[in-house]
Amino acid sequence: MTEFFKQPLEAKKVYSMIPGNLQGYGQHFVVSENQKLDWADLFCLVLRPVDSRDMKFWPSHPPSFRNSIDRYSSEAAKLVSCLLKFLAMDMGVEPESFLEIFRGQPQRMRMTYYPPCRQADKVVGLSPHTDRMGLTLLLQANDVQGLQIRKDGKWVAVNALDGAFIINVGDTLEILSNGRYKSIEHRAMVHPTRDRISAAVFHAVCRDATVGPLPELVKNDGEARYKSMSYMEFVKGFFAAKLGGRGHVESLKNS
Ligand SMILES: O=C(O)CCC(=O)C(=O)O
Ligand SMILES: [Fe+2]
Repeated sequence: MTEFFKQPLEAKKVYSMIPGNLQGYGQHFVVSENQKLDWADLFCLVLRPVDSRDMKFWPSHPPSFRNSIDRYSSEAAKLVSCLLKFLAMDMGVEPESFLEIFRGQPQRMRMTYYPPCRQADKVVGLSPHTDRMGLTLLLQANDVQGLQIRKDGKWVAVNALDGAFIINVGDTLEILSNGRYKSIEHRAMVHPTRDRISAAVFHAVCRDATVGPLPELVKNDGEARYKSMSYMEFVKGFFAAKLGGRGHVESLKNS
């Protein structure tokens, strides 16, 4: 990953994002020529289901890249199904049927390279957002900190432990859990003299799933705190809303 980003721009541009496809090398949510861009380069890949991989975006350099990402993907998927099982037990729902919602373990990866910026306080590495999917495994690839979460309206720095994953709850999981778990708003800041690299692996529900509070939980809680919709409708709403922060998940709450 680090070696990929270190290459000259021309080598990376071979894998440039194509409009309408969120895979490849490029930048986050470029919606207008006048927009202030995040101080980061992204590289995104669809990893699972395995047959949905588009190998034209998978770099052939460094030579170990494809194999490393493939192994990383299957280990991440194993870890996440374990975590989902624990979450099901914690919520008191049937683990098997909960895992069924994540059938095939749809998985995407976003690698982010944040170059240093001498006026680091004037830029944002990755703008405030929540992760749209279920669970995110986030790894900070070097020892430069930069992740912040919004807690009680204030930005709090997260000091990642070396080599440990940060697990983020995304919008989908907040909704499925009927609000038991909260999708955390977060952003990334940049360092004045050092570069930073992170890798996020996002885990989504399967394409035919319903995004809505689990029926068992609605029964228990006596109310559905969020609207229910098909996963496709949910994704469309996310991109149409362009709300940023917790905007989209808040808009899906039942008042
Ligand atoms: O770089 C980070 O620490 C955050 C990355 C992130 O939030 C994301 O890729 O969604
Ligand atoms: Fe994120």
